Amino acid sequence: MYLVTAQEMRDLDRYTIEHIGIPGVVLMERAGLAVAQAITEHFAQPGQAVVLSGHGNNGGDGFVVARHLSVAGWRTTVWLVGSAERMTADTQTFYEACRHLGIDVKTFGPEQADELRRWLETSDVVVDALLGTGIRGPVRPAMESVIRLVNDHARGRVVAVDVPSGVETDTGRVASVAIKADQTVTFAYAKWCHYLRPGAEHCGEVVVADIGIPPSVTASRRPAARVNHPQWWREYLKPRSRWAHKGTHGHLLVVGGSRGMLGAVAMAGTAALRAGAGLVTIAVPEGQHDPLAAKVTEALVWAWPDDGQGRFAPGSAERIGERLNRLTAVAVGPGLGRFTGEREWLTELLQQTDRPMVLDADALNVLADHPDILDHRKGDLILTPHPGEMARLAGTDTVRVENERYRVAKEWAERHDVTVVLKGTYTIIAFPDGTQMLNPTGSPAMAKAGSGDLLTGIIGALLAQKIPPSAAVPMGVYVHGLAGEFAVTSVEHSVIASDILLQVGPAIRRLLSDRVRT
Ligand SMILES: NC(=O)C1=CN([C@@H]2O[C@H](COP(=O)(O)OP(=O)(O)OC[C@H]3O[C@@H](n4cnc5c(N)ncnc54)[C@H](O)[C@@H]3O)[C@@H](O)[C@H]2O)[C@@H](O)CC1
Ligand SMILES: [K+]
Repeated sequence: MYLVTAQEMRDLDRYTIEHIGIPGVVLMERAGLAVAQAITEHFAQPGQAVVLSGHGNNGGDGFVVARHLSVAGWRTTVWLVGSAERMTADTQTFYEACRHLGIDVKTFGPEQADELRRWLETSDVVVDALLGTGIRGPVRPAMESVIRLVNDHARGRVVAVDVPSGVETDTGRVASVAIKADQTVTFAYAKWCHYLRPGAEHCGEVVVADIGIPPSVTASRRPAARVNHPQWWREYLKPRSRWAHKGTHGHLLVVGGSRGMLGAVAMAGTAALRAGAGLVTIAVPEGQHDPLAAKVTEALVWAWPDDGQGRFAPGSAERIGERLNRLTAVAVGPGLGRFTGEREWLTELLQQTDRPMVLDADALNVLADHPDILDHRKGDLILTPHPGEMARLAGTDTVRVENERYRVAKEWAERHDVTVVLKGTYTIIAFPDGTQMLNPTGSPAMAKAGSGDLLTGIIGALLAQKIPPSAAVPMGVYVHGLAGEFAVTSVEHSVIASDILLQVGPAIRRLLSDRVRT
């Protein structure tokens, strides 16, 4: 599924109307019908509904909802919050249809606040069709007072048409007030605000309804963002061949694990094996060799020169090239720590191989201090920052990263020609070509130490199996999130990273069985 901006949606609508020849009223009819159906499916029998319509096309959808609810036996009242003279032509059409059917259409003015409040208090459903993707700036006073009345007084189910009114479509920003919905029914494609805070918190359950925009429309006018889904990388998801041997499933090198942080490389390495890597080698400072070997049974352990304090020695990544090139992918950073000579160390590592490389944790912090290191890479780079690491990379603060998730990772990925995985609820994957994917899988249980190390290992394993980054990264993020969901067997609070690790297999199995079915 695509994830669109307001402008992209307008363009796709316009193309459908002007070039395919499907009239705007047909799309509006389908949109309003989808909302009405979502409502009638939720209730066992008709009740009382209040529909709040603006004079734009979002309001037009509202008039369609009112007509269908009324025909289905709902006692329906529409409040026009705006002016009949400023209605768009399509909205006017459905406004007239409501009037011809004798549906009660009132025009809201401040003096009707008490009356509207009573309707809100006694209705089973409130339909918010005030503002959609056409919102500009803070909500103006009349609508603002209506939105406040809804949020304070609606007793029934609040269903938002397309987006909760007051939420900015592309950013999820709420400039003044916004409807708090129980359900949002949107059309054709998800919008960014359905996933970005604070707007996403206003949406309730989001339903994406088909309104008849033909799929070929996106083939010629492809939106820049997608919701991560197996449809985008299914071709790389294969059952293991009967003739497989460990050499046919890649060899990942995981580098990190300074003293006190061995758990991170152990988790990353084991996750890589669980995600299907044939072989995993973990490189640690020499003094950590024995403790790691005792901890991880299935991975090879490679000791690199130690600085005597449990960290890599300056120059320890020199002259490893020959063995490095027998590996098929590299993951650097879990439990790495900071150390003297780290800049040259990471540069040497990048210079010595053209294998795809995942950089995480302190490898990202080294990069943030010395972005010129990137000039030395030879192969594809994937960065997996959490918001704090992303802020250091982008030279900003965590608040801006959180507020501008839709932009920060994308800018960095494009500027530096890397893939950036900005972790968090709805992880964002930004590709070097400027496109993005937003990941829907995951659980609050994953907000815990160690889960990022698993992601590094899983993505590393898929890259090691020669899956191109454009597929390996979203597949890894999706699998990781699904494993996190499966790990919640009691409560989210108590899940630890090893529980998620155990669910990597079941997550892959689920995807493989879905693949057979679809
Ligand atoms: N043909 C199409 O383009 C389709 C559009 N659809 C609906 O149309 C919506 C978009 O319609 P529009 O582009 O007409 O825009 P909207 O209906 O979202 O809003 C535009 C109207 O709101 C007013 N407005 C803008 N900012 C405001 C603010 N801050 N405070 C108060 N009033 C404000 C403007 O004066 C304008 O009249 C979508 O969200 C969707 O619900 C659907 O019917 C499907 C087809
Ligand atoms: K709305």
